[in-house]
Amino acid sequence: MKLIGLTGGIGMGKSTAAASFRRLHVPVFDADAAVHALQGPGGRAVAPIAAAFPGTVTEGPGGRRVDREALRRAVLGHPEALRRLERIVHPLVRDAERRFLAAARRRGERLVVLDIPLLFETGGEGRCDRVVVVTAPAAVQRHRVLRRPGMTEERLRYILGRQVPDREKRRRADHLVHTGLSRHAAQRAIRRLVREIRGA
Ligand SMILES: CC(C)(COP(=O)(O)OP(=O)(O)OC[C@H]1O[C@@H](n2cnc3c(N)ncnc32)[C@H](O)[C@@H]1O)[C@@H](O)C(=O)NCCC(=O)NCCS
Ligand SMILES: Nc1ncnc2c1ncn2[C@@H]1O[C@H](COP(=O)(O)OP(=O)(O)OP(=O)(O)O)[C@@H](O)[C@H]1O
Repeated sequence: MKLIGLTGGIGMGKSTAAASFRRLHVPVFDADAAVHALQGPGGRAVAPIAAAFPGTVTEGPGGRRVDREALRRAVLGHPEALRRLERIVHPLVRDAERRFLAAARRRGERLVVLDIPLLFETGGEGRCDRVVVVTAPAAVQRHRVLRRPGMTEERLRYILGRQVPDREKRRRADHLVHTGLSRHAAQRAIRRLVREIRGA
């Protein structure tokens, strides 16, 4: 089974690219969704986060869950706190990924995608056969991200400062998908890539 790592900086178009792979019937492991599930009601990260960051867990309909806004406030601008959060969350995400891969192998899949925003930051590229980086001009990225509710210049600067820079991601990529042009061009590039890998 071949593994494609899909990554890119904030707002570069990862989720949109992941949707294109799914349309081509390639199963996608979504690391962000795994984090949400782990922090949601009944999630395995809830108890350790409650212990490490008091006041960031609330009682909800389905049980105790992480209040992500409170957690963001607790870690934003505090690198040591963010590292502590990552030490809790990342191993659990790896676990979820292993289960996804095992299930895909059992089904006899030939190709899967790992959609991981922090693929390079966590050394994940080593377990991928190919790495796809989604990219767009910095001005397009800024424009996309700043129109999201609750996003500020300061938050964006901070997040970008914690991510491997786009130009380095591009340098380390096996394939680039440009998302600053049109949706169609990006979708076509992904279709070509899947055909090539399936044929190989
Ligand atoms: C800090 C948290 C609670 C903030 O949640 P919130 O819903 O406000 O933001 P969201 O998760 O959508 O992140 C916004 C952007 O920040 C970036 N980002 C998130 N965590 C990190 C990180 N540890 N390092 C660098 N960038 C990050 C993401 O690329 C994303 O584009 C949340 O991001 C979190 O739990 N992060 C720790 C887990 C992690 O490392 N996730 C990254 C994806 S695996
Ligand atoms: N190929 C494309 N052409 C035009 N617009 C695009 C393209 N891909 C993505 N976009 C737009 O860019 C924005 C960000 O896309 P998306 O949510 O896929 O990014 P992301 O990398 O998953 O973001 P994050 O890192 O914050 O999770 C969205 O508004 C989306 O509609």
